[in-house]
Formats: sequence, C-alpha cells, structure tokens
Amino acid sequence: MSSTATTGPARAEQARVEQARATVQVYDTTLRDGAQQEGMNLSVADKLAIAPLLDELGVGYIEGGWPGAIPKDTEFFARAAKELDLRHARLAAFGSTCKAGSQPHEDAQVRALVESEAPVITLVAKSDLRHVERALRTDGQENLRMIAATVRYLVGLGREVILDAEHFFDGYRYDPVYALSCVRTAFDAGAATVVLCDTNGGMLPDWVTQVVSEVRAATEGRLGMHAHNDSGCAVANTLAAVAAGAGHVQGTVNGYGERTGNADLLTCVANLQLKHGTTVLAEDGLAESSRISHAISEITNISPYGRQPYVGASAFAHKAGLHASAIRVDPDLYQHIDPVAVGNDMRMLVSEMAGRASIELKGRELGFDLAGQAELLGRVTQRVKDAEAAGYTYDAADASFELLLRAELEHGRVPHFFDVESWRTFVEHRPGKDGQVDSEATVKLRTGHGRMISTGEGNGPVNALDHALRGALVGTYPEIEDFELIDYKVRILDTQQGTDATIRVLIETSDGVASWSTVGVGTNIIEASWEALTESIVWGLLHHGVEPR
Ligand SMILES: CC(=O)SCCNC(=O)CCNC(=O)[C@H](O)C(C)(C)COP(=O)(O)OP(=O)(O)OC[C@H]1O[C@@H](n2cnc3c(N)ncnc32)[C@H](O)[C@@H]1OP(=O)(O)O
Ligand SMILES: CC(=O)C(=O)O
Repeated sequence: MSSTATTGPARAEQARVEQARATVQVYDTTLRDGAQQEGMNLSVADKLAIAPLLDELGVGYIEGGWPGAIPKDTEFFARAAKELDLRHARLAAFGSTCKAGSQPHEDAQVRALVESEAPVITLVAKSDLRHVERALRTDGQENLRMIAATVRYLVGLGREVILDAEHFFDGYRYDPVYALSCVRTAFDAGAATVVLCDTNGGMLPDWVTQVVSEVRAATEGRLGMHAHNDSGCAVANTLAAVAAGAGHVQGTVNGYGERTGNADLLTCVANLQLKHGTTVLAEDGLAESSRISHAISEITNISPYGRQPYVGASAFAHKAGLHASAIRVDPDLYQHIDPVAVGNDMRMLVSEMAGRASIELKGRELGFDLAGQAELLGRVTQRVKDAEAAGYTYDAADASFELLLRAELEHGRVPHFFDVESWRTFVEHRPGKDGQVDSEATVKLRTGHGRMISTGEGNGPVNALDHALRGALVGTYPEIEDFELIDYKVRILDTQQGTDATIRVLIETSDGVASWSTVGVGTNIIEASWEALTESIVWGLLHHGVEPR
C-alpha cells in the first residue's frame, strides 16, 4: 500500500464530507441578523416584502426574526402564516434556550417561539464557557441542561430545531472539550443542524478549516457555519467550513448585519454554485440574484454597494484600455464568470484610461458598430482624454459620452432640438424678508415653433435655471414633462484655486423608467450646471424618439 492511500475510517469520513458538500443547505438571516445592522429598521411590511424575494432566490430557510422579544417580529410570524405562500423556503423563528434554572415549557420566550407556528426554530445557545460563566452567570452543566431541555421540548412538538452555537470558534479555541459537548448535547437532544458561529467575526479561513474538520471528525450530524465579517473573511470562512464538511451555510443578502456585517449570502451561493459546482439554490435563483439584491436594497433603503462581488453595478465594469482590448477578443480573458449567470451585465467605462478598444466596445454597447474605423476611434479616444484632462468624467456620465461620440459620427448625429440665444440667473437677498434669498433665471432660445423666452424661480440659481429651460422648451417638446432631475453632484476639482477653481457637475435625470447621467465643467458652477442640464434634455429627447420640431 502506498503511503498516500486512505484507510477505511478516513475514506468513510471523506465520504461524509463529500455528502455534506453535495447537499449544502442555504439559510438566510437577513430579516433577523441582517436587521441588526446599524441604521436598518425593517417594518413588518418590509419583512413581508423581502421574504418572497428570498424565496424566489431559492434559499432553503428564511429566518424571520425573534418572536416574543421584538413585537414587530411576533406580528411578522402571525401575518406570514396567513399572507406568505413560500414555494421553496421554510420559515424559521429565532430565540434563545430557556433561562438558567428554568424549564422550557415555563419560559415565556420559548413559548413565543412555539406560538409563532414557524416550522423551524433556531435556538441560540452559548458554547464558550467564558460566556456561560460571565454572561449567563451559571455553570457549564446548567448550560448543557438548558440546551438539551429546550431542543428536546421543541423537537417533541414536531419542530425542526437548529442550534446556533454562539461564539463557537472562540469557545473551541479556549476550551474545545466544553464547546464540543454543547454540539453533542444538541445532536443527542434531536437538533437537525448545529451551526458553528463566528459571532465576533475574527476568524481566518485556516482556523475555520481546522476547527470544522476536528468537530466534523468528533460528531455525527449536520454542521452549519454562521460567519461575521470583522476580519474581512466571512465569505472565505463560510467556504472553508463547507470544504471542511459543513452542510449548511447562513448569511444575509448584501452582507447586511451587525458591525461589519454577516457573510454575504449572494457571494457565498455564487461561489458554491459557480466555482464548486454545488447546486444550493432552488431552480435558477442565482440568475436572478442581481435583481433580487437591488430589489432588497430598495426595501431596506440602503444604497446598493457598487463593488459588491457578482451583483454590484461595477462587478463587471471595465475601465482600463488594455482590459478592453483583450475583452474585445474574448470577454472571458478579463472576467472570472459570465455575468449572465448572476443576472448582471458587462459594462465598458470610458475615461482617460480608455484606448480605441474601449471606445469600440462602448460604441457597441450603445448600438454603434465602430469596428474597423481606426481613424474615428483614435479621434474619439483623444477627445475623451483631452476632456477628462480638463475635468470631465465620462465613466459616471454615459449620456454625455454618447453625445460626444455621436458628434463624431457621420450617421447617428444628434438632432438639433433648439438653439440657445442666452441665459442668465440672479440671486437676490432682500433684507426684511426674513433673510430670504430669491433665485430667478431667464432663458431665451429658438425651436422650430419660434423664439421662446421663459423665466423660472427656484430655491437656488440652478433650480431656477432648470425651471426656465423647461419652461422655454415644454411648449415644443411636452415629453420633457416626464423628465425629473433626481441627483445633482458638484465637485471642486482644483481645490488650491479657491473660488477660481474648476467645477464639475454631474446630473442624473429620470423619466420614471430609466435614468441617465450627464456632466458639465466650468469655472462657474452655473455654467457647468447649464451644460449638464442641456445635455440631459437633449439625450432624453433623443432616446424618446423625438424629432426636432
Ligand atoms: C449573537 C446574536 O446576535 S444573538 C441575537 C441577538 N439579538 C437580540 O438581542 C435582539 C433581541 N433582543 C431583545 O429584544 C432583548 O435583548 C431580549 C428580549 C432578548 C432580552 O431582554 P431582557 O430580558 O431585557 O434582557 P437583556 O437584553 O438585558 O439581557 C439578556 C438576558 O438573556 C440571557 N441570555 C443571553 N443569551 C442567552 C442564551 N443563549 N440562553 C439563555 N439566556 C440567555 C442573559 O443572561 C440575560 O439574562 P438576565 O436578564 O438574567 O441578565
Ligand atoms: C447567532 C448569531 O447571530 C451569532 O452568533 O452571530
């Protein structure tokens, strides 16, 4: 026999690890641990709106909250039982074991878990002896009794019980014998899964591999992983646990959670499915994960994180010219997966770092075939580089780039919607009017319908100018009534110049369906804003199929 051959017991253990890996359960705790994030406050309606999205993603479990502790969570479970029709996921109610010195059936918290009618109950229990003695102020034996009694009681009522072993990794490193006895006690009492929690989030993948492997070898039953991200390793720690034999992963959508958050479940499942080849979501939920991530961001009212792996807006956005030149040959050369697998898109960013290939690919994205037009590509590349040197930024202003590109094209030029004769603004402070400052603007322009003069008022000169411009155009182009300025950003570029500095203005406009961004630059904030405002109207009219009138 060679020295690398595996023994019978080792083969059996390897088979168990393989089995666990092949059937990894996905447990979402966005509505409970995710909601512990600073600044997040989910209403019952929010939770009822998020749960179906998680079900659509295809997770196996949705932890809805802690009934009995948080009144909104009690209400969530009452309404979920009547209002939710989950196709894939089982609802889990979270709570702690009975208190020291008490029995589960007389513990109000445990009763609330039962009354939630959730088919799955997840119990948090201490597994670090220091926590047992100092936080619970009891002894190790009593904590084991609390675990055994509560698990047995709930299993006896027909519930699937999952035990979250809080501070397991820290506890195991401090006293492995005691931490293991918590796991064994839970399994012996009938727990379906024992989840090893890195509650303080400080573990590293190699530590997780070692601990999970040892626990795996010393116990029977399904182990899970619950990782926080304090060391920046929550996803890596979750994957390490699965590789070591954990068959259940917990996490939150978008990595929401207390302090630095939980393992981002979307990254975990994408890695498991696309890299390890383990199907963990029902149906093709992964291909919906970008949409679901953003839909949940809307409900939590937390802006999506652009650089989020897989589902972020920048996850497949390419800026460097050299990258673009290779991507033009084959996108796989600069992408780790096909973005379609997670419902995301590849995007080309045009900036001072662009080369001709970047412009060609961006043109393709915008519907222009620029292949083989070397002279045109060189000219547009140079214009972009010159403009960016002067302060413009096109990677945040696709609409302005399109107008620049079209200006260089023979076919596809921008129609001439209006000619500006003049514009002006003034700001007036009149003492005696409660310190009120009035802003007014006048715009004179010409359309096919004749000369238009419009005056606008606003809470500032740019707002007044926006009103005056719209007033001058709306008679000829009523379509602009749907256009709304939704974001306005100002940046001072050369801060050393004081009030003489160059100013960059970025504007985002929406028609209620799509949004587009334009940029303006000048030494005067109004002048820069005017450029961005007029470009936003021109791009909007163009993309609504309006002909010059
Ligand atoms: C690691 C995690 O994230 S676990 C989830 C944590 N989530 C939350 O805490 C959110 C919901 N929490 C709450 O609403 C409240 O803290 C409640 C209702 C649970 C408890 O509130 P209170 O009764 O006022 O107690 P308080 O919060 O001050 O202290 C917690 C109590 O639970 C006990 N406790 C803590 N963990 C456990 C456990 N695993 N098993 C049993 N008892 C526990 C503590 O010893 C303490 O008991 P004491 O009041 O006798 O000192
Ligand atoms: C249970 C849990 O949320 C934790 O240990 O972090």
